[in-house]
Amino acid sequence: MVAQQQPPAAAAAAAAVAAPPAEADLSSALSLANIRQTLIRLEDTIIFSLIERAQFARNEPVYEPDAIPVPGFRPDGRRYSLLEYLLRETEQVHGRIRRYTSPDENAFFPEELPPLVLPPITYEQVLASCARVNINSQVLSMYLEHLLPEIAAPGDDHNYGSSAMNDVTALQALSKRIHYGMFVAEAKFRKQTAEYTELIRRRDADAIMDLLTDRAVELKVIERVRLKAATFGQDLGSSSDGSGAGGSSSYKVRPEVVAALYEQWVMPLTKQVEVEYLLRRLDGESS
Ligand SMILES: C=C(O[C@@H]1C=C(C(=O)O)C=C[C@H]1O)C(=O)O
Repeated sequence: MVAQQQPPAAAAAAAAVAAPPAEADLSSALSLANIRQTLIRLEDTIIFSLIERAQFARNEPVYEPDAIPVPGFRPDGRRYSLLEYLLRETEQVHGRIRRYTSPDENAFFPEELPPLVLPPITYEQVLASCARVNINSQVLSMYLEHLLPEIAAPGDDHNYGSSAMNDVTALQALSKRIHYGMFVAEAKFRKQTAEYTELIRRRDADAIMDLLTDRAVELKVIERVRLKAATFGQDLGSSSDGSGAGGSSSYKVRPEVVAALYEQWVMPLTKQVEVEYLLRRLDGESS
């Protein structure tokens, strides 16, 4: 990530590093309102990536080990699937240009990241390093088992490369959104430190989940992504004269599918990241 292109939270943190020696001011980086604005922006990226993937059929061979002769083998001796191969190779290239040194980026294969070719950027420690969470294995499983079947029609149109490229874009956007839960959790911890500290000491994950849940915000998210999917994904060529006027609307991705995906998967995984981050938040601190 280049300094001037950093996301708000990371940008504010980097700016804090460049700030004069006074106590780094992270207030904007950890403002819940600023973080929520980033989540809203990520909705656009996610929805457009799903619309792009929906152009192509399910293309099952993309996801089957050994189906396509890519270089690289799993521990069981089978070749990677095309998707796994492309995801790994993408992370190698992006890793070299320090993508995963940014606190808001989390690799699917962090143990495989290569040496940098660019000098690392020093970020102010916005998040507690002892509490970092990576649930990308769950993000990948959710995508393949629940999300992809809802947005890609059954069949094989042989657009394997395009399908895999769009899968990688969607997976990276979903991962970023879900792991932003760490910034949300840190902001909530700093806002209600005593309440969260007591629940963390009690290891009460359910009570932590209750305290961090804001159902009113969730309902706004669900309605907003439904509207965005209906707006971004409406097939204006669906009417007889191609004007999009009148006629029944058709969508590249059904809005209710996107709304359901957020409610059933994206937001629960985000909250799982929040809870797991908070449960580790006090690790290493004297009780
Ligand atoms: C992200 C937040 O935490 C929770 C998760 C939400 C989500 O995934 O969209 C929304 C509200 C909260 O239940 C938040 O409070 O904004």
